[in-house]
Amino acid sequence: MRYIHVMAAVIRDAQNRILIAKRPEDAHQGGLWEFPGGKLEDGEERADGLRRELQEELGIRVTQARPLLDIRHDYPDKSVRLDVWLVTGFEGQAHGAEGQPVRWVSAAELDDYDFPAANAPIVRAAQLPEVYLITPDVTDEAELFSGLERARGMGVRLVQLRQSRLSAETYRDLAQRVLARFGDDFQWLLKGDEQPVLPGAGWHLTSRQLRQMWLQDFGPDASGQTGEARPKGRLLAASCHDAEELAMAAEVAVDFVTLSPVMPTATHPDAVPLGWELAQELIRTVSMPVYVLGGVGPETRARAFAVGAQGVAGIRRFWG
Ligand SMILES: Nc1nc2c([nH]c(=O)n2[C@@H]2O[C@H](COP(=O)(O)OP(=O)(O)OP(=O)(O)O)[C@@H](O)[C@H]2O)c(=O)[nH]1
Ligand SMILES: [Mg+2]
Repeated sequence: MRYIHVMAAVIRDAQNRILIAKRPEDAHQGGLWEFPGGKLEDGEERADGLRRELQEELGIRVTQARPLLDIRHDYPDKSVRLDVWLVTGFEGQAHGAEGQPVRWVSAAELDDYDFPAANAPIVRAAQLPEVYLITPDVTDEAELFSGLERARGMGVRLVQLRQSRLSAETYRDLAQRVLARFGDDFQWLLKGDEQPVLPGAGWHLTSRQLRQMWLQDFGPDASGQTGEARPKGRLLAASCHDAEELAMAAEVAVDFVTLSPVMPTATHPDAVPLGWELAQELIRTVSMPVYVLGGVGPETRARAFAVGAQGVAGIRRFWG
């Protein structure tokens, strides 16, 4: 399959707004909103292609950009590789230089616009931060609360409430108190055997739960119908460790995954680390945001971006 290599940009301004543009009615996927960009030319460097397209379409000069998400999508009539970069620095006033309507919107407002089918993971990547904090096991609640306050102060926005030593019931009660206090400060992912009922809370599946969900929906005995409708606006994530689990996560269409362990970690000393090279190869095969996990820290961010990750996830090294 020949994929048309397209450079596209999630452009973020100082107020964290994102620029979207409307595709001309007569274009491929016409009339839908898009992230500005266009086809890479033969022999052109990716960053150069991105800069050229944004100059042509918006009249801006890119000064700061990095890869965000690299996805492949098969439309009935063509296949595209959307090589999406996050642009956080540019000069000039962005405008529809080709007459197309453009609009600055908040990350949450992206949900209200119609994009081509290939764009769902791009919208997710635009909405997700660079750091995914997983809470360490703590012995008392005060420690958990003060840690979360520190995390909030450091700009953390996405948190998985993990407390591996609690019974399901104790965990649920704790989650309720934590969300009552910090519900608006973070996007929350909860653990457990069922979709959490707490308003707004997402669900982070273990790789075993992911496999079960996949078997139900796509396995040999699957009914052919996909599982219960996904509650809107709630994140679904999964822990993955290899190509097979990543493929299942893609089919189940989770919002994002963690991939681990990338480097050796103290918490899982027996697990064989993937290493950066294999992590990159694995990330390349999937079209969704991936957080690398295991032996990485906030300072490893640039490395994570370079291998195509959404960002870094972790416990201790992220816990102020
Ligand atoms: N730019 C852009 N293209 C997208 C997005 N999503 C998506 O499926 N595409 C597809 O990727 C291809 C991008 O081509 P384009 O029409 O922007 O290309 P271009 O700017 O070079 O235009 P041209 O071919 O008219 O010169 C189209 O088939 C389009 O449908 C998106 O968010 N942004
Ligand atoms: Mg274009």
